[in-house]
Amino acid sequence: MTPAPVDVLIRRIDPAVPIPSRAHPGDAGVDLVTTEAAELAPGERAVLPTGVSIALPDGYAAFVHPRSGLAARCGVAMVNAPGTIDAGYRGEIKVIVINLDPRETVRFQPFDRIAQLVVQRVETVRFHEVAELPGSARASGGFGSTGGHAGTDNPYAAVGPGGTADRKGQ
Ligand SMILES: O=c1ccn([C@H]2C[C@H](O)[C@@H](COP(=O)(O)OP(=O)(O)OP(=O)(O)O)O2)c(=O)[nH]1
Ligand SMILES: [Mg+2]
Repeated sequence: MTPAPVDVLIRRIDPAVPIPSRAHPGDAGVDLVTTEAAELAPGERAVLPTGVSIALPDGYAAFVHPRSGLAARCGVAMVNAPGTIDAGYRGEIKVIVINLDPRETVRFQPFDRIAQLVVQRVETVRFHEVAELPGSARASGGFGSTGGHAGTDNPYAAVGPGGTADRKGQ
């Protein structure tokens, strides 16, 4: 059964901006547009206005994610991906884009779709300080401790805490 939609209030700062809507049932995000034209040289970034502000219910946040098509076709990324929109934020949603293409300038026209907004429930936490944390299988292993990542000579190499490579599973 499809869960009931969450009601989110939206204010259009620019009345020409479409109300964000899902392209397909089941899509996680709704696209956001830029209301300003922009031209980004390779390596350049810009903070683009989207023409909308929202009021999320308590217990929710919205996350501004990049659009994969823009990334694949033009090398456009978001500097702070995903951008976090707090439930209490009433300002205009902005998107911090960067042109990661090494050669081509990217041009945005007003109302080009530049990012997507995903609304999610978020937990409120209380932190309880302890001297020792409970044990776990992973313990402190991180940053490639399971090995097999790209860019290493040996795909089974794992970098240990001392910076030395050791072999997983041997
Ligand atoms: O991509 C983004 C990220 C954030 N925001 C807005 C909504 C968010 O609620 C607010 C603050 O964002 P964040 O907490 O990430 O930034 P900060 O640098 O920690 O600012 P602050 O000190 O205001 O929390 O800025 C955007 O419009 N776009
Ligand atoms: Mg903050």
